[in-house]
Amino acid sequence: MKSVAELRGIGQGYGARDVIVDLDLDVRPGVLGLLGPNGAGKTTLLRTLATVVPPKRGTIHICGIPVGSQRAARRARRHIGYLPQHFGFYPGFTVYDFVRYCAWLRGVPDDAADAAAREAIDFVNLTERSRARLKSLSGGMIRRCGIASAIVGRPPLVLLDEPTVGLDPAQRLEFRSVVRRLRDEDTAVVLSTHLVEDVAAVCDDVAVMASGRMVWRGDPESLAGAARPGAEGDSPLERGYMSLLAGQGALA
Ligand SMILES: Nc1ncnc2c1ncn2[C@@H]1O[C@H](COP(=O)(O)OP(=O)(O)OP(=O)(O)O)[C@@H](O)[C@H]1O
Repeated sequence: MKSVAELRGIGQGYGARDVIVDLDLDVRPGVLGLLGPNGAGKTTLLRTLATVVPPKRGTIHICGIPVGSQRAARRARRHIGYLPQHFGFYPGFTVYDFVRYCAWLRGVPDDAADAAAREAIDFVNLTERSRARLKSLSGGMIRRCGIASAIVGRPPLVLLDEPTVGLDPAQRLEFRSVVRRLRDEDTAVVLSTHLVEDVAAVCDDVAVMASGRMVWRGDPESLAGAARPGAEGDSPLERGYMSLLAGQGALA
C-alpha cells in the first residue's frame, strides 16, 4: 500500500541539541500507535511530520509532495490534520466557528468549508452542541471538537498527540470509536500515546521510540510477543512494551 507520509534520515532538535536521530518512517492508511517514554521525541516527531518545523536533516514526502520549502509545506498541510497535545482555541468561538476557521486555515475552498465543518462536527457527534461556545464545553467535548478541527476537509493524514490524556473512561471509548471510523475510511492516523490500552484498542501498527530513535515497529500482537519472562506490566502488550524498553536501557 502506498505511503501517505514518508520520512527518511530525519534529524531534528532544539538549538544544538539533537532529539531525533536518523529516523525513517512510513505512514500508511490505518492507525499507527506511537509509543515511547517521556522525552523519547514523539511530540517532536509529530510536529516534524505536521511540517510545523522543518527537519534539521533528511527528507519528508506527504502524499507524494516533497516538503523542501515553505511553499511545499503549505501545499502538504492541506493533506494533514494535526491535533497538538495542548491546542489553542478562542473560548468565545462556537464549535462551528472553530471548526469552520480550521477549515479555512487548512485551505478548504470557501464554497466547501461550511459543509466540511458540519460533516466534521457530525463525525465526532457534536452536532447538537455546534452553536455552544467552547468555554461552556467539558474537557471531553473540547477534545472531540479538536478532533473535528483536525479532520475537517478529510485530510488523508491525521496526527493526534496524546488525545486521550484527561479523558474519563466513557470519553476514551467514544474517542476510540471515532478513530476506528477514521480507519474504516482509510485515513492514515498517527496516534501518540502513553497508554498501551489505546494501542491494543485501535492500532493496526505500533512504532516505539526511545531517545529519539525508532527502536521497534510491528503489529500489536508481535509487541505482546516480545514480552520476556518476569517482565512488569498488567497485560501481554504492556509486558512486551516494557521488555522492549528494558532491552533499550530506556527505563528509568
Ligand atoms: N521547545 C523545546 N525546546 C528545547 N527542548 C525541547 C523542546 N521541546 C522538547 N524538547 C526536548 O526534546 C526531547 C523530546 O521531547 P518530546 O516532547 O518530543 O518527547 P515526547 O516523547 O513527546 O515526551 P512526552 O511523552 O513527555 O510528551 C525532550 O528531552 C524535551 O525536553
